[in-house]
Amino acid sequence: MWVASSTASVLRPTTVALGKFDGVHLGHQRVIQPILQPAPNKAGEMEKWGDEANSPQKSVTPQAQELTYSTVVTFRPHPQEFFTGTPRTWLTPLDEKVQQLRSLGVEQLVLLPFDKELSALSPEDFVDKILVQQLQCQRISVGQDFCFGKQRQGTAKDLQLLAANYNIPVTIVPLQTHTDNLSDSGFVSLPPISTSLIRQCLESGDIKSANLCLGRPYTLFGIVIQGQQLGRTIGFPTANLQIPSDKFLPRQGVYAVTVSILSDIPDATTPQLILGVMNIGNRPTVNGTNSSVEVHLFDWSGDLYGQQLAVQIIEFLRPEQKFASLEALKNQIQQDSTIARKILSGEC
Ligand SMILES: Cc1cc2nc3c(=O)[nH]c(=O)nc-3n(C[C@H](O)[C@H](O)[C@H](O)COP(=O)(O)O)c2cc1C
Ligand SMILES: Nc1ncnc2c1ncn2[C@@H]1O[C@H](COP(=O)(O)OP(=O)(O)O)[C@@H](O)[C@H]1O
Repeated sequence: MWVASSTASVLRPTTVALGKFDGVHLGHQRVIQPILQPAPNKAGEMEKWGDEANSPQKSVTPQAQELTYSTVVTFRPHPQEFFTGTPRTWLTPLDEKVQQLRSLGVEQLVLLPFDKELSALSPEDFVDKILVQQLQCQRISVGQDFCFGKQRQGTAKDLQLLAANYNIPVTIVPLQTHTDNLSDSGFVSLPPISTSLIRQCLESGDIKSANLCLGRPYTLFGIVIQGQQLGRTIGFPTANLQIPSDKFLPRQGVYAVTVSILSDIPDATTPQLILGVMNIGNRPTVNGTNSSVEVHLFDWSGDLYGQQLAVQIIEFLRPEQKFASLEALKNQIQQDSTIARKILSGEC
């Protein structure tokens, strides 16, 4: 997939899905669906992303006039970050977003630099200057709640009307609601799927709902670094993960997880899933000072330092606690592991 961080390096013409797409959740996937084309991948040569210095445009010109690049258009920085000046965390930081979009079959991601100039464009100018002139857009898809242009004045309907002046059809995708039997009391309907709903679910430890909305388990990626080397002394070695600082972390506490060791696995191979338990927290029992993310893998031994792990979060087990002794902590981790094994093997 080709990633363009300025309109100068965009591959055109395009069919465009517009939005922020943080999480690439089931609702986002519905918005992206209409721009995907059944045609074979024109962009086979540009698998590696980001190297705009070696623009691939010359070598991958669409073969026929009607061929377009399926393109997700989003903003960098996040508009909220631009206006508040406060860095934000993401459900899917850029490299995860690229990976998710690529797996959906999207050919190009355009990161429109969100600056004073772009934020001041009227809806009319956004359509004319960005979508028509710069992206040579042939078709557009947006979610029903999409807003654009100066002070978010333009609605999805406005986009449809403005784009019609250029004969560009706009699909407005209704907000998706996830209805499922999430509680013992029967069927519960959740509000429409959204990035903020998923963040709330993760913040409260409601991993099942977050994962249902995402259409996949919420996953943390990180490199294994050294900890205090105490884990091995209580029979529970834990791989401590260095997580990118812009990744949104769920509630502190203990979780049932499945883990893949990503390093050294050829791209096309599906990595083996190893069951385990994870703790996110400050480790008050050992007077920890900083927040850490650590996983213990069941029935596994070896050296993980420097390896990249993907940790899929399956269920919240309990909040972190301060124990009176390492022995008490060890007993609790034993119980956590028994419950996690049952959950992960589908026994409960
Ligand atoms: C499943 C699990 C549950 C944990 N629960 C707690 C806890 O409730 N309180 C706590 O202080 N530390 C908890 N920890 C973190 C341990 O304190 C930590 O793994 C141990 O001190 C070893 O750290 P090290 O990897 O730096 O050697 C937990 C770790 C795991 C794997
Ligand atoms: N089953 C396992 N789960 C997690 N890490 C393991 C396991 N077996 C061996 N290890 C290794 O042990 C290290 C964790 O041991 P630990 O004593 O907790 O040290 P640290 O404090 O440096 O994390 C991991 O980084 C990994 O290299």
